[in-house]
Amino acid sequence: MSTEPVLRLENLQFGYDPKEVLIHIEEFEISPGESVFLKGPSGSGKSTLLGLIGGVLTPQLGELSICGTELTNISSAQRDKVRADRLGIIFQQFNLLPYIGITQNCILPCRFSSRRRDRAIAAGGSVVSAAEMLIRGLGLTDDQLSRSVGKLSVGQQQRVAVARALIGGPDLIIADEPTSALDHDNRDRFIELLNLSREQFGSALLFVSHDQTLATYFDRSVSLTDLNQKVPI
Ligand SMILES: Nc1ncnc2c1ncn2[C@@H]1O[C@H](COP(=O)(O)OP(=O)(O)OP(=O)(O)O)[C@@H](O)[C@H]1O
Repeated sequence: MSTEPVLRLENLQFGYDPKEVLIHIEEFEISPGESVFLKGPSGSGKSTLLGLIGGVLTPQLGELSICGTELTNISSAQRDKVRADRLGIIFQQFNLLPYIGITQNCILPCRFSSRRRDRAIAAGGSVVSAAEMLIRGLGLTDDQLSRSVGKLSVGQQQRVAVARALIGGPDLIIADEPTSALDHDNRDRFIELLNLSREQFGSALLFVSHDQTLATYFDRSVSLTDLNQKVPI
């Protein structure tokens, strides 16, 4: 396995108003396979940082590398490809598409990344079999698998969201408060399941939450308030 960081930020600066810095991170790295808990109070910029890593937002200054590829000086098509190949994303509201089936939701990343498609086929024989193996492995029954997304419980939708993030073994999974709608027991079970599944693929994890009690589930805990220097651009 490569020892190159799966994520490296250097002098990264961003503000929604370019004159007002919200995020300024001098240096931050995640190693292959490492799980990192990113905490910070509401409004501190956690989702904004995930938006910068995930490509929804663009930094005004600094460097952002994913698996050794510096993203700020390549084309947007190349950036999209690196992210599709290397990142698995779990959104707070899961963002499952209601008009396609559960397996089809799970295989979406393979439509955008030939690397992940090839890796899924290597793991399961076909992308559909790989998706079904993952979803079953995460505890959904065949009956649940054939339902529409709208007929799944929140916990079952979460499992599909995890399967979608894991398919094709991305190098880094980023998760934005995916447990906020869950009670205590389900929340703990969900994180254990996520950790167990991503360890099988060797995927690193950046998990964001304001709930500090979750920190014990991760290799390392980082406070965005400590990390963020917020000095003017
Ligand atoms: N699209 C936007 N335009 C302008 N300001 C924004 C935008 N999105 C977020 N902000 C502001 O940026 C700051 C950081 O927001 P962000 O959502 O990143 O915080 P957070 O730490 O994820 O919060 P929470 O824990 O409540 O989800 C907040 O002050 C917020 O109001």
